[in-house]
Amino acid sequence: MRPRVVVTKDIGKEPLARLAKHAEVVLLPPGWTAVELIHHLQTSEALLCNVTDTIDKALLRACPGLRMISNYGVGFNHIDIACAREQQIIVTNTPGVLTEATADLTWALLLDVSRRVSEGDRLVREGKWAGWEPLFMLGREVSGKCLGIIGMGRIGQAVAQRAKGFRMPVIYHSRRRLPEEREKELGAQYVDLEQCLSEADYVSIHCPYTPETHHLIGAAELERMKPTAFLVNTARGPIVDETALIKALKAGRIAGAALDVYEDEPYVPMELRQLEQVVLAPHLGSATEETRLAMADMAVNHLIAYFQGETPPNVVC
Ligand SMILES: O=CC(=O)O
Repeated sequence: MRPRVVVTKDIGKEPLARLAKHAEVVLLPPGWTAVELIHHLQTSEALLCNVTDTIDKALLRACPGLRMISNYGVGFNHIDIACAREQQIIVTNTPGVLTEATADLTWALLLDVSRRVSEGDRLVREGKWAGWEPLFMLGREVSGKCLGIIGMGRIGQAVAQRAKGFRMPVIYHSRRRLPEEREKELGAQYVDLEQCLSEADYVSIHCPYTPETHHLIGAAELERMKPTAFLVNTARGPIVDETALIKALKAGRIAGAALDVYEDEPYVPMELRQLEQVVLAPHLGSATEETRLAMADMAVNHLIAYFQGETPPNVVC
């Protein structure tokens, strides 16, 4: 009998056609419910899921035949890894292929919020632009300012690399310090979290979301930032305490924020949406044609390797 694989969202014709050569592909229709997912998984060996799917203990316990989860994406905080390990389910992710796209988007957001691009765009579209003025819509300089990076993995490093073009000194805080040589290459200086927050003009978050990083940036951390500084988050929403962020922005404790991720996606609090000094992107970090195709190919390749009896690469548990 051919193995079955449940795919929670369409990831493109070609990758799915390739997968279909190795297994029966059950592509769920948009709007499926958890009950439907469990129903299909109970007769399937494998799952191809993404950041929007909650693969928790209750689901895994209900699907004892599930052997492999291929995650389309690098972050896997939406999967109960401890439970998957217990049930000896192989879980893979797609690191590397989305590094550059996510670093690019980080810079797009950083530049947007500092130079008020989206805010200006809104103004022009609304017909409110009355012409060039010496003191009109002044933003903040980016070149030469200090960039603080929290989480210096692949994406953090790719963001740091781009800072060279802007002649920005880079400070960073991370679970693991980089080798000295790599620090030199990137021109990045390791500091503690407090220093990173208090010295940076732009604080950009690139750590994974774990129980340890839940609300890593809360009221006290925002208080440490300069009132002229900006917060950029392209990692995971719950790393930042959204309520504390809204308060800090309203009180002018920081200059602005550029966000690609939110605590309870796709919900974005109205209070945040009403603030002009905030740029809001709809989780676009890896959203380029090239990167999404590479992610799909990688996620499919992991499943094919598994179906062929090999150990797939990029196993997270
Ligand atoms: O957010 C997307 C990912 O983790 O790949």
